[in-house]
Amino acid sequence: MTGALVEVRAVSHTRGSGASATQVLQDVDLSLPPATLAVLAGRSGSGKSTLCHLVAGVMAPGAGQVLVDGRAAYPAADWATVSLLPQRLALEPELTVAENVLLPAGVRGRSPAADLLERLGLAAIAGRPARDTSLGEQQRAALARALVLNPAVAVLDEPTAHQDDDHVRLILEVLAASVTAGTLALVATHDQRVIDVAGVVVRLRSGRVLPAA
Ligand SMILES: Nc1ncnc2c1ncn2[C@@H]1O[C@H](COP(=O)(O)OP(=O)(O)OP(=O)(O)O)[C@@H](O)[C@H]1O
Repeated sequence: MTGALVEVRAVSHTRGSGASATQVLQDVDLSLPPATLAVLAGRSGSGKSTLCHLVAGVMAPGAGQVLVDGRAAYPAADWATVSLLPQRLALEPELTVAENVLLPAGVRGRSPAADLLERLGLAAIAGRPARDTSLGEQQRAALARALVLNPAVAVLDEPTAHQDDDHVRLILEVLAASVTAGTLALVATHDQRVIDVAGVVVRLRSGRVLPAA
């Protein structure tokens, strides 16, 4: 498709080996344009995280191609091209919230991240070690880290899993601003509050993309 930033072509993928080998994705095709909030929806185990990892370049597809801006997604590009909020967050527990957010920029101290911390309700705890914050706060810090460089593609795995309604609202405002600035936000979720505002909804079932409703 012309104008696609992320292209997934005939991707099939198996995880595990031997008796635990599981065909997780089957013949997945997907084209996503820039400046879009795209949701990957589907039940637990449908393959959302696996597809996120393939787009983020964490691993290569078993078969088929995953392209970001015309180049193979694996190995991962720089954080300003594709960023990732993994489901398990992967914050550095000893670093402060602000330091974690600024890690991709390789700087510490005040920067445009201050604005992001404010908008995600993290300003008051910015100087606290990440290990001494709540799970919801850690998740928002990992989201800020994913957005801090205004990436072309932000892959966000369940970014609202630990958030109440008020914080979901903040997150959706931040995501809308990123999309307006040009980011393709690819969000794996079964949170209807996010699905309701998505520009594109891709539904996975048992590793296959369901036809658009
Ligand atoms: N290392 C692995 N070895 C074998 N099977 C795996 C492995 N990792 C994931 N799977 C299987 O792959 C399938 C898809 O997993 P994936 O994490 O992509 O789903 P998901 O849609 O993101 O689920 P959730 O919403 O629960 O996070 C599941 O059936 C899971 O059990």
